[in-house]
Amino acid sequence: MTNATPREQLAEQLAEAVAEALRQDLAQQERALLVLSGGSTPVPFFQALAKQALPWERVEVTLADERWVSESDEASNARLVRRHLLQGKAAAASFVALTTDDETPEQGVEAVTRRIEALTWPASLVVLGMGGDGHTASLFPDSRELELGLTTDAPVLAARTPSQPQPRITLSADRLHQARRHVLYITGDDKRSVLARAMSGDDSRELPIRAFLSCPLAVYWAP
Ligand SMILES: O=C1O[C@H](COP(=O)(O)O)[C@@H](O)[C@H](O)[C@H]1O
Repeated sequence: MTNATPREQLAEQLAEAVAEALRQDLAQQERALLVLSGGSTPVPFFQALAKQALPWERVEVTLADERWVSESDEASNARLVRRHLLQGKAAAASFVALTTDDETPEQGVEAVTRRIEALTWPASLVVLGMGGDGHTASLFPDSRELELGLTTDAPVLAARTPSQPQPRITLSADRLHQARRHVLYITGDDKRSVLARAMSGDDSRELPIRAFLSCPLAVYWAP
């Protein structure tokens, strides 16, 4: 890749690694599940992954978490996936969103749980992101459901977080742990410092990313 920025190179490397993991699993099984995070970081990765040669019609894609907003909302992680990943040949993948028409995630969680349970577990790979507060998926340090999210064996839960404008829905730590491979995809010096802090302690209630450090977690970072 000529003249590519470090972030573009990182996105390309991650796309190749994710595609390789899916190919390996698809050589052994009919369908494979990929769990992705949203936010602002993954756009170049989604675009690079969309160009990978894969039997996309055998790939299932879902999200680690979602804001409880409609898919037309700028904040929707599903919107991000549809716009930047499910394009060209990758549009043949089956995408399972984490929202319903219900007013609240508490009302929608049962239906979303059924959809999630119908996917091909264990997932081939989970790509986690991380916020500056150490949250990952929608497991936020200030979430009233953090303890539940870290301990329940239910696959999905609704989460209310004072620091966030919208209610959330998230896969539980237990369900995310069940994937065969785990990646943390982050950029910038601030997030590298948060990760370093997470690695020097063990309280997941302070920095929820800690719950995944021993998955093991392959870290993809660029400045
Ligand atoms: O709220 C969220 O934030 C994290 C990190 O997002 P970023 O914008 O800092 O890249 C993301 O992993 C998560 O899926 C998303 O809902």
